Amino acid sequence: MMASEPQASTPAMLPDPAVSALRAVHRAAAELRRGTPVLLRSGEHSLVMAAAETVGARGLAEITGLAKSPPVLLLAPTRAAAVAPVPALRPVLGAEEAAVALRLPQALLDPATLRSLADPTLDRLLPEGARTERVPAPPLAAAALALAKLGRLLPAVIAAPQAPPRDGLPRPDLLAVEAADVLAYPASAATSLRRVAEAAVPLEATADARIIAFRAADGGIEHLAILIGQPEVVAAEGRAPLVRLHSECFTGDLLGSLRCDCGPQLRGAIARMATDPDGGVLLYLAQEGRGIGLVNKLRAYTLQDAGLDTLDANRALGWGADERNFLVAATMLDQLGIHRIRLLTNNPDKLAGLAACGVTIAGREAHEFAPNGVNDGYLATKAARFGHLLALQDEP
Ligand SMILES: Nc1nc2c(ncn2[C@@H]2O[C@H](COP(=O)(O)OP(=O)(O)OP(=O)(O)O)[C@@H](O)[C@H]2O)c(=O)[nH]1
Ligand SMILES: [Zn+2]
Repeated sequence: MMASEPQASTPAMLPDPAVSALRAVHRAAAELRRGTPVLLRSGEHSLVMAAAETVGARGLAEITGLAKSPPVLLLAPTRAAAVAPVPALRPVLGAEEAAVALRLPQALLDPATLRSLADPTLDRLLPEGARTERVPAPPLAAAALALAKLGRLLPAVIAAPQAPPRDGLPRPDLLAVEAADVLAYPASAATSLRRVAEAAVPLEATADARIIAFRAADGGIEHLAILIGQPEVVAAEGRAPLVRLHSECFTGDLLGSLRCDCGPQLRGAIARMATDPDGGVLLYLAQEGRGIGLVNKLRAYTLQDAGLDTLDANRALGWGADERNFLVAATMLDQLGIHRIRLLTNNPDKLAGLAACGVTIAGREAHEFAPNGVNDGYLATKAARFGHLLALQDEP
């Protein structure tokens, strides 16, 4: 059967300023990945910042040269608690905030030390007797960490308020980005997703399969919908097709890693849809590692090998337990004309997250595979701490 015509990419449907804002944030995140400082702005405030994980000596010198006061290290509170524990009986500065600021002695302001303060898998590199002091976080600290996370970098940033421009000196050649645009980015990028390509891709489990690629206006990585049969027609006829939200897992999907259950879940979902008379849609979402990215997932694995579970490992890195954005999946379903679904999942957050984005959940089908001897603890944590509805798991 001929696939229907792919629709043209239509980011122009967003107003120009919204597209420009998305692209500015995407470029700023790319600068941080390269170790280049950027300027974060909001009204009268501007913060010169770089990611602790990537900044080099030149970037640090650039920040110091533009700073009004000595740069501070901004960390997620969970990571700050490990780096600079708050002594008992002392008021906790910034404990309720999204970012904690640490002042470092000048001798510790070097790229290797910043990396080891940012990354709990490098703790061994901390210099003997290193001392850090908690100080009030500067304005825009939360947006600074959010920008690092958008770059899939550790939420650890070296930053300082920018000094007022001095007469006669050239303005710094730094990319500037609005803090509000950074905070709005996940939702704006998700709602800007548009279909860009479509092809029939016969699969082992069924020849009747198509892939539709969706791209956001920022030019970032694409998300994919794998359609088995004609689920759009099923939806148009008033029935609720099977849908699976599958977050990309390089290790499990491609390599058959035993640490998780992603490989069996991916192939199992396609096999299940192939046997359903109404087919189904598998959304293959570029949200590796529950949204923290492959590099951070590998770090989380290192921490898990040292005794943390999958949830605490994310938090020790400064990330949330699950950083996925359900608006991505909801927008894709909307563009496919599918608004009522039967969801293949054990994860109650996926049901609630999609419902909050306007998708009607007509039913849930369990999607559980037996532990393999390696992922037993991982699955037990999903049941005990994420509330997953797993029948094959004994309560620990
Ligand atoms: N951060 C982190 N991510 C992991 C870990 N193990 C697997 N993942 C990621 O978790 C995601 C898998 O989640 P999903 O298959 O969508 O499933 P789920 O949230 O467990 O819910 P179900 O729908 O019930 O399967 C993939 O992106 C994996 O890369 C881990 O230890 N740490
Ligand atoms: Zn996996």
